[in-house]
Amino acid sequence: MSEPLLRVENLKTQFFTEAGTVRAVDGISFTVEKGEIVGLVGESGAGKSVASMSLLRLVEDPGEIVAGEITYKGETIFAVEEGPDGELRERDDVLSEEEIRRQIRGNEIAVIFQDPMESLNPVFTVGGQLREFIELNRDLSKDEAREEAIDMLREVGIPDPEQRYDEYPHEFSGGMRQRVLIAMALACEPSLIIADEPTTALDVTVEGQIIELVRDLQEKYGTSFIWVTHDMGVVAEICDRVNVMYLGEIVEQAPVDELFYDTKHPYTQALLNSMPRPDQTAEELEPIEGMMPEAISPPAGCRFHPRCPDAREVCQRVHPDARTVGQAGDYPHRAACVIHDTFDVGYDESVPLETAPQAGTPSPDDAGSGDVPEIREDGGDTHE
Ligand SMILES: Nc1ncnc2c1ncn2[C@@H]1O[C@H](COP(=O)(O)OP(=O)(O)OP(=O)(O)O)[C@@H](O)[C@H]1O
Ligand code: NI
Repeated sequence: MSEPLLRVENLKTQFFTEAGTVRAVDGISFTVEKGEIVGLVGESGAGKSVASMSLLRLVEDPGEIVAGEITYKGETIFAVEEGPDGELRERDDVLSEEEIRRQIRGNEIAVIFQDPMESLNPVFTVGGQLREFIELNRDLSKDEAREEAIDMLREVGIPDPEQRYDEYPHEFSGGMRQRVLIAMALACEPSLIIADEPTTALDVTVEGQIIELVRDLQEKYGTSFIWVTHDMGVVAEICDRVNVMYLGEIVEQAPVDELFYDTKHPYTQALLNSMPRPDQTAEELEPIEGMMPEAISPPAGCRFHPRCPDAREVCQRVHPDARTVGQAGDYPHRAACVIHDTFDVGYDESVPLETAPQAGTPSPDDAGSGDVPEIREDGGDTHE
């Protein structure tokens, strides 16, 4: 395969707070090909937004990208190397702040956030803001930019764009405002749009409409997307390939159908089980046990083990990096779980941990560490 549009390798972003170092993004690797919609999915606090912002080098204080490499169209957005004194330093080919601002942000990689009101100024008309943005970024006259702005509003499905051009953001519904942001993101014809939970605040019907719009636009313009969401339903609707994040790591990575039908990580499975489905009643939903711990003190071993129904003693000790556990067309299916044979760390022989106590059975306070449960060799436990 040729070089992907975006390549992220072993990216680490940390926040240096008084309480300690928050390992918000802790060594993630993924690619985005031209014209693809790639999902970043996981619960709140997984590191999805920090990862997204890192791609544009927009990490806020006290955060910093501390390791890894980000390349976009052959340009280096971030990279470090070891200097002569053994210290890590920025590599020479890294784009300057000025270059990132002028060439990359908005023009090449645009962002759409969850809350359009944060991106739209309430005191200016919607059309005026879009026009000004186009004027500034595309070297068009005021009149040309106005025409273009109206065209863009029409393109994203705003009815009567000439009239709505002169309205203020508060006169638009949430869905319509999100359409305006999509128009703004598309205005500079970027190759990549990062959409951070753009439909989360919308009701399901409007969400569906926005997703349909994005799919149409994506087909028409061939724009690539990174789609950030906690919702597996949205992932199923829109993504080509998916990265499942847990506590700063990508625990599973696969094309979308493969991820759904041949799930390789218990966390992904838990996310899928907790997803409402039309054939289920509310009682049949299985919310994921427990809460995701703080990224400041992640559990030892596999970070998901305290909540994992398949956890065994070995999971407390071995921290699995994602490995190839299958193949889906051109792409490897990667998972970070020692349940798979490639890890060969003695999962099968290891003692199961009681992480999810059954109703009715008394739950020991310190499940799994005090009383050593009996070893059960249930050979059929291959998890496929
Ligand atoms: N400015 C900051 N200072 C300190 N810690 C931060 C800061 N921003 C984010 N974090 C921490 O980084 C981790 C990842 O946060 P992030 O916002 O990327 O999660 P997320 O997956 O986008 O969650 P959500 O679905 O809630 O948006 C969290 O533990 C968060 O508390
Ligand atoms: Ni977020």
